[in-house]
Amino acid sequence: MPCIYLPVGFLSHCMDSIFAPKSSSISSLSSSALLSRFLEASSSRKLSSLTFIGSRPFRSSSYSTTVAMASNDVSKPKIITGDFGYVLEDVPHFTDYIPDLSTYSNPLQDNPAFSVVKQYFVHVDDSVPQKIVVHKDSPRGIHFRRAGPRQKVYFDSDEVHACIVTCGGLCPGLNTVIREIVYSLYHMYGVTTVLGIDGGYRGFYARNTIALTPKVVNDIHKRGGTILGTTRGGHDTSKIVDSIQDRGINQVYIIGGDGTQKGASVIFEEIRRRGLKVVVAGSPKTIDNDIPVIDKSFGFDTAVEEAQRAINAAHVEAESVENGIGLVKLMGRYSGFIAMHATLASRDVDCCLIPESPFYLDGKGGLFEYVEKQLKENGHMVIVIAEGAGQELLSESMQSRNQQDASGNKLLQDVGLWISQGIKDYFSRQKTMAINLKYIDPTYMIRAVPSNASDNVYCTLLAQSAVHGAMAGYTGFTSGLVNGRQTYIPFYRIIEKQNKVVITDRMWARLLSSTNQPSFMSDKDVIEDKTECISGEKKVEGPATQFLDNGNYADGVLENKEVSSV
Ligand SMILES: Nc1ncnc2c1ncn2[C@@H]1O[C@H](COP(=O)(O)OP(=O)(O)OP(=O)(O)O)[C@@H](O)[C@H]1O
Ligand SMILES: O=P(O)(O)OC[C@H]1O[C@](O)(CO)[C@@H](O)[C@@H]1O
Ligand SMILES: [Mg+2]
Repeated sequence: MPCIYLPVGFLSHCMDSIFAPKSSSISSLSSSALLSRFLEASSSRKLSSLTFIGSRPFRSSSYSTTVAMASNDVSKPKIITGDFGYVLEDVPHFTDYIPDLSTYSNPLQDNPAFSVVKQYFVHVDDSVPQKIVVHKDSPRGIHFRRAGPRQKVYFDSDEVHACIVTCGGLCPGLNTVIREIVYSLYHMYGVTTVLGIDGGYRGFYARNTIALTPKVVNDIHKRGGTILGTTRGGHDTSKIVDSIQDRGINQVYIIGGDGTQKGASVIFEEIRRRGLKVVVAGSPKTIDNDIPVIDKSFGFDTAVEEAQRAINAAHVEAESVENGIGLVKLMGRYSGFIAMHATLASRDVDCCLIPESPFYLDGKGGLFEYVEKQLKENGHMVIVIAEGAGQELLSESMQSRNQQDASGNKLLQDVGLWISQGIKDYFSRQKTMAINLKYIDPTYMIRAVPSNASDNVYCTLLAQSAVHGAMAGYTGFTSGLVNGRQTYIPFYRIIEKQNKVVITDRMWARLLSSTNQPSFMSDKDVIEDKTECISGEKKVEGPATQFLDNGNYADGVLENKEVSSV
C-alpha cells in the first residue's frame, strides 16, 4: 500500500503549485478542503502521483512510494493514498511516536466465542468509503480505517489500566456504552482494572474514581443518564494528563459530544507530546446528531422515538378542540435533526421549524398566515419547533444578552414560549377566530430515558470497536458508524465542523412536501445556499459538512448523505 503522510504544510505547499492559476494560496483551507482539492486533482489527472519528501513535492511515475514522517510531524493528519483516487484518512498509532513496542497475540484467538468465527480479525488493509454512491468515473475517495479486533495487540491484559469518562449533556445510551466498554475489556481481553471518572473532565482532578466491574455495570443499560455523572466546562488539559499519568492509566475512553471530542483531541495531543503509551478513544454522543462524518450518533433514534409521544399528545389536544394548535419544542441547539425526523416519523405535524431554516412571522408567506390557513381548512394544527430555531428573531424582539454555559455553548431563549405568545397576539389582533393553543415542552424528557433496542445494539458495537482499537494500539480516534460500518475516525475530522440539516437537500424537501408548510425561502436564497455548499469554504459551519468528499455537489453525494447522515 502506498503510504504518504501529508503534513498540512506540505500539502498546502504542493497544492499551491498545482493550483497556482486557480488560487494563489490555499494555506488557509481546512484539512478536509485540502483533501477535497487533492482528490479533485488526482481524479482529473492533473496529479498522477504525489510524493512528499522534506518540504519539496515531486511527481513520481509510480503510486507505490512510502515516505516516512519526520518525528516532529506526528501531530499532522496521516493520509494514505492508493490507486484510482483512493485516500485513507488514517488514525494515529503508538508506533507513530513510540519505538520498539512489544506486541502480543490477541487473546480473542483463544476465546471460544470468537475463535470459530472465520476471518474474525480485521485485515490491516480494510477500510470503509465515506461516499458509497459514485459515478462511473469517480475517484474512490476518502476512506476510514475499519474498526474491529486485530491479530496483534499492544497491551498485555494485566498491564491495562483503563478509565471511562462522560461529558456534556445527557443522551440515551450513555450507560450502555459504559457497560459494554467494561464488559469488552473484562470478557474479551481479560482486563480487570477499569475506573470510572466521576463527573466529567474535571473529575480527573477534582473528584474520586469509581471501580467498574461487570457486576457493578451489569444492569445500568436499563437506566437513563450516566452512572458516572457528567459536567460541562472544567477542561484543564495539563491537570487531566497529569492525573492520567499519576494514576497509571493507559487507556482513556471518552464519551461525549462535539465539545467533548475537542477536549479529547487536545488531551491526546498532550499525551503524544509527552510520549506516553496511553490510548485516547472517543465515543460520539449527542442527541442533536451534530457530529459530522458518522451516519448518526447513539441515542438519536431513542430521542426521536420519545419525541413522538409529545407530538401525539399535541395532536390529540389540538384536534379535540376548535381551532386547536399543538406546539412542541424539541432539542436541537444548532441542528434540527430531531425535529426533522420526529416530524417525518409522525406525519401529524403541519409545520416544522429548525435552526437551519430561517423563517418569518408576518406577511405573505409568513408563519402566521400559514397557521390561519391551516386552521380555516383543517380546524387544528401541530407545530414542532427545535429549540435553536428563530433565535435571531427572538434576540431582535427581546434584546437578549449573549449568555453562555460553562463550556461556552450559547444559552438559548425559550423559542416555544415566545412563538406561542406571538401566535396568540396575532389572532387577538386579527379577531378572525379564537384559538386554543397548547404548548408542550418535553425537551429533557427525550434525552433522560434509557436507550431503545436499536440504540442498545449500536452502543454495544461502538464500545466494542473502541476497545478493539485501543488494544490494537490505535489512539486519537473516535469510533463511529460510516455507511453502516464501524470505523476509526481521526479526531480532527470529527471536530472540524458541525453536522447540520441541509435545507436544499432532498430530505428537507420530503419534509416540506409532507407538511405542506411554506419553505420560507426565495429562489435567491436557494441559489445562494447552493453556491455556499459548492464553494465549501464560504461557510465555516453548515451545509458544506455534507459535501466533504471532494466538494462534489452531484446528486450522488446528496443521495448518499441524505440516507446515511442520520
Ligand atoms: N474547544 C474545546 N477544547 C477543549 N475542551 C472543550 C472544548 N469545548 C468543550 N470542551 C470540554 O468538553 C466538555 C463537554 O463540552 P460541552 O459541554 O460543549 O458538551 P458536548 O460534549 O458538546 O455535548 P453536548 O452535545 O451535550 O453539548 C466540557 O468539559 C468542556 O470543557
Ligand atoms: O441544559 P443542558 O444540560 O446544558 O443542555 C441542553 C443542550 O444539550 C443538548 O441536549 C445537547 O446535548 C442540546 O440539545 C441542548 O441545547
Ligand atoms: Mg455540543
